[in-house]
Amino acid sequence: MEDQAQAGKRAAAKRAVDERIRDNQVVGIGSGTTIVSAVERLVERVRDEKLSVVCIPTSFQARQLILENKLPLGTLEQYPQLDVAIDGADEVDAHLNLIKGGGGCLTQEKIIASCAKEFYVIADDRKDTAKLGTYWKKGVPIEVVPMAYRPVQLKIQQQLGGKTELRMAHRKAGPIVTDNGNFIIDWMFDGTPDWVEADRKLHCIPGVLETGLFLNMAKAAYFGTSDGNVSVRIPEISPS
Ligand SMILES: O=C[C@H](O)[C@H](O)[C@H](O)COP(=O)(O)O
Repeated sequence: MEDQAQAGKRAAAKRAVDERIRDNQVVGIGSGTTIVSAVERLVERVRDEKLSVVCIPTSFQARQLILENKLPLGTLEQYPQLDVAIDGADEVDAHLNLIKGGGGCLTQEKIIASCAKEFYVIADDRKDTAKLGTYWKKGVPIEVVPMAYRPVQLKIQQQLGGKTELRMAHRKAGPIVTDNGNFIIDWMFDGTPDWVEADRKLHCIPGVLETGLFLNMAKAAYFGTSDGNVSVRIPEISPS
């Protein structure tokens, strides 16, 4: 029997691909497990509707997925402006702020999302929370230049509080290494930070390449439930 979360991911992915991808578009393909279902659906539409698309990957995994499924592959050099990007997330709050990077991919994902006219998130409904950190307990992933990881950890703790951990690899000695040759620090924040301010402070620390906070980027989020229903949310207006 299909895992419940998997059924939710699949339903969200199908609806987003059906509603948001159109003929002759340049499409950003995210990373992780949920995007696999989106690519499967895109393959069906390309086959059945003769849809013509070019896919721009956000990671090594996404590139492999595009190639294995024989979808047209492009680069940002060829297509610096994308029509649409679709990606998963580790958690989504009421304003559609996201934590991403649980699978070690975040910098290329953020670049691709920032180059797309429309960015959509797909997730199973467990990830739909009022406040970041409710469901996702592994902190905010931050990609850092390897030689700076220790001072960056100290500065995050001094300036933003909480705890940090250098993410270690499984089946490889030492830390994980990203697609860009960097390390990942996971920041276990205290309470509910002002995310815009926290992200600004993190970016000001030399050695920080990018954060897994995707703020004010998503145009809508698709949440799938285990019984195949999908709810679509647009961002709530933040209180001023
Ligand atoms: O690093 C990984 C990416 O940011 C993923 O999009 C995110 O972790 C969600 O992954 P999944 O779809 O596997 O839950």
